[in-house]
Formats: sequence, C-alpha cells, structure tokens
Amino acid sequence: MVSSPPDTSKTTKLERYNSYIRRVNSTKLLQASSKLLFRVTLLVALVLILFFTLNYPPISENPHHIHSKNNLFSSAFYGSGAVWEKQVRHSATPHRPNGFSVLVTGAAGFVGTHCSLALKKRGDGVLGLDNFNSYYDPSLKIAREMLLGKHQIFVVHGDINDAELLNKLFDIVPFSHVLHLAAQAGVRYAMQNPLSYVNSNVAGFVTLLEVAKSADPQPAIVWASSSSVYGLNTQVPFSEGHRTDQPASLYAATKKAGEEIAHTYNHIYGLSLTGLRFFTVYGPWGRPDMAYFFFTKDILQGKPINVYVTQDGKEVARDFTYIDDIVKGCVGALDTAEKSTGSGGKKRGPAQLRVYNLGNTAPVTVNKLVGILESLLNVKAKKHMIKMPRNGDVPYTHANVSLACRDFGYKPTTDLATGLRKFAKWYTSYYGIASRVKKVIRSDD
Ligand SMILES: O=C(O)[C@H]1O[C@H](OP(=O)(O)OP(=O)(O)OC[C@H]2O[C@@H](n3ccc(=O)[nH]c3=O)[C@H](O)[C@@H]2O)[C@H](O)[C@@H](O)[C@H]1O
Repeated sequence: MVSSPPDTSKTTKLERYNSYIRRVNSTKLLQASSKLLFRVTLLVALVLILFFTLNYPPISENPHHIHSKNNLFSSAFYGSGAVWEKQVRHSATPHRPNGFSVLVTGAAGFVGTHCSLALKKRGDGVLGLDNFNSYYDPSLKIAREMLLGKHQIFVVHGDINDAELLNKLFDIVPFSHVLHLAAQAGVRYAMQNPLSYVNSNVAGFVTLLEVAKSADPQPAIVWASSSSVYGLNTQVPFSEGHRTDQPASLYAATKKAGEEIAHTYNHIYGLSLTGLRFFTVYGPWGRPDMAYFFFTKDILQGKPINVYVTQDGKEVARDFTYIDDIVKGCVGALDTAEKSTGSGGKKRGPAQLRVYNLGNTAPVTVNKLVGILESLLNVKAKKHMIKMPRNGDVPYTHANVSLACRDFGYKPTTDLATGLRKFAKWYTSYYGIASRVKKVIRSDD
C-alpha cells in the first residue's frame, strides 16, 4: 500500500504566517530599539555638551565648580564667551583716576591674595590668574578665591604656560602692570619634583614674558624672586650686590634663572622688570607647606616637630617677614615701576631693570619661633632637634633692605611675635578651633 503524503498545506501556511509575524515583530523591535538608541544618544550628547560648557576648565582642574556657580566674581567658570570677557574686563578696570590695571598671576596664592586685595582696595583694577594646583590643599586656594570674589576680583583658572589664554587676556585688557607671583614654591620639595620648578619658574615665566613683550602696550612687570638666591653666600646681611651664583637648591636655581631671564627680556625687548627677593613670608592665609604653618598644626595636634640645627650643631635662623610688609613692598615696587619701552615685540629704548630684597632685617632662630608659637597656643611642643637634612636648606638669612627703602620707602614694621599672633588668630578661626585656643583670642582683644 502506497501511503499518500500527509496534507501539509495547513501547517505550511501556519508556519509562513508565524514567520511573517516574527519578521514584522523583529522589524518593529528593531525600529523601536533604534529609536530608543537615537534618543539615548541624543540625551547623552546633550548632557555631555552641558557638562563641558558649564565645567570649563574641567572639574579636575576646577575643584570648586559647585560653589562658584553662584558667584559672579569667584571663578572663571567659562573659559570664553561674552559673559566671561565681561567679567575679565570688569575686574581689571581701575576705579581711581590713573589707576593701574594689574594682572596678578598666582592670585589664589598666599602673597597673591593679599596683594590683589590691597590693589583693589585703593582702586586699581585687578585680574587674577591661578592654576589651583594641588601642591598644597587646593581648598585653601579656593577659600582665598572666594575672599577675592567678595571684593569683586575675578580669578581666571588657567596656567601661565598657556600662551593662548595669556594672549587672550592681553587682547581683552591693556594691562599696565603684571604682578607675577605664580611659581612652584618650597625649597625642599624641589628634590621630590624637580620638573615642576622648571615648568613654573622657568618655562612659565618665559611664556609670560613672551606674551608681555608682544603686548601693546607692554606692561611693566614686578615678579617674585627669592632670598634663596643668596645660597651659600656668607656675607651678611644679604645685599643685592652680593654673589648669587651658588644656589643651594633647585628652587633657588630656578629663581636665579628667572633673574637672568628678566635681564634678557629687558635687554632685547625693553620690558620694565623688577624682581623682589622675598624673605620667608608668613601670616594669615599662609602656605601650609611652610614650617610656621605646619608647626602650628602639629603642636595643636600634639604631634612631634623637627627643629633643624646646622651640621655643626648651630641654630638655624630666618629673616621671617610679615605679609603686610611684603604687600607694601610689592605695591611700592609697582608704583615706582617705569613703563616698558618696547612695542610690537621691538625695543624702543632702554628700560628699567631692578632687583630688591624684601625682608624683615631681624633674623630669628627657628627654635625661638617655636617658643612664640608655644606661648600663643598655650601648648608645649614636642620638639626633636635634628641635623638639617642635606636637601637645599640654608642655615641663615638676613636682608639688607636699604635699596628698597631708598627707592620706595620700604620699611618693615611687624616683628615675629606680633605677626605670629595675627597668624595664630587667623589659623584658629579658619580651622574652627578658636575656642580651644583661648589664649590667642584673649591676647588679640
Ligand atoms: O625666603 C625664601 O625665598 C623662601 O622662604 C621659604 O623657605 P624657608 O625659609 O625654607 O621656609 P620654611 O620652609 O618655612 O622653613 C623655615 C625654617 O624652618 C626650618 N625647618 C623647616 C622644616 C622643618 O621640618 N623643620 C625646620 O626646622 C628651615 O630650616 C628654615 O630655617 C619659602 O618656603 C620658600 O618658598 C621661599 O620663598
């Protein structure tokens, strides 16, 4: 018996129909998912655009992006655009007849903040520039920036090595002066991170000078050199004419290089340049990497501190200089700075080239400094007297300031005990521990 083939016509139809439905469904699914994908991509793109627009420079470089949104003057939140330019121009515009228009580099730094406030207070226009690097706690720099913001001083977040940004700032503002304080500071850190000194103190300085020499008008430049350039010099007190060709640290060597570079730009392009050799500056809003600052912190926390003595057991001393005296010196140097003589990158005649010591003229041993802190804080320090490590430190500094006195009346007026009391008062209030350290508060009443 021959069996007839089974009737598959029904099942075949059904299968075809099912396969058709599957195809339709998968096409629909494909269309739906591509729509979804398109919308998600659009959303991500929008979020990214918003993120990068609102966070220029990037968050990693702009740690205070959250609080700065609401403060017109507290941050260069936009790296370009009409609003940003308006802020730059407004901040740099003087508010007194014949007032200066000063670009302050390192404006969120210790000396930069104090100088910016002093200049603004007397009616000069001040524009800050700072890269907010993390050499020490950037939150302190941010707090300083907020203080500047309260006084209508705008700080651009940027680096002195960014020639494009510098050119842009000079395009917007015809700066009469630059107070150049941005630098890699710290004597001993140079052994850990030597290239950061070359990058900021040499390359950054040259970048700034390159822009300044081409600017029209060329600004007069006052900049921070350092007492450390005296290095192994043994003649005291240190005078500007003494030898400075034996730096003891790379920090000192880069500051000395800055002085030579200043000579070159003055010689070739007619830039007016004044270098100020600061002597161990201290005070409120100071640098946490400096001994007086971290000694205060450690003493209050009951931690031991290392007090250095020389290799032959002698006490180490510094010509500690209070910040207000340094500010007066910086302002005096700006006030007496002559105009640069060049234009369009060409020298038109000889220009001013100066170097001054700005110190206190009264060296104090580090041991004595610790004694003053102990009495202010009412805490006994756990002192370890150890031999000064061979890391670039010098045993002694002492400034002769007669040149600065002659040329702009520089006369330091704050002794170490008075200045440290002001520092300790600020420190305990800033870190919210004033009530624990009653003596500081009482003594300032
Ligand atoms: O005039 C300058 O041009 C420089 O001044 C400052 O350098 P210095 O004078 O070395 O200040 P700072 O470190 O506070 O040490 C103070 C004293 O404490 C001693 N010191 C230091 C550390 C320690 O643990 N123990 C100690 O005894 C140490 O031996 C020293 O005797 C700036 O930091 C620098 O950026 C630059 O501006």
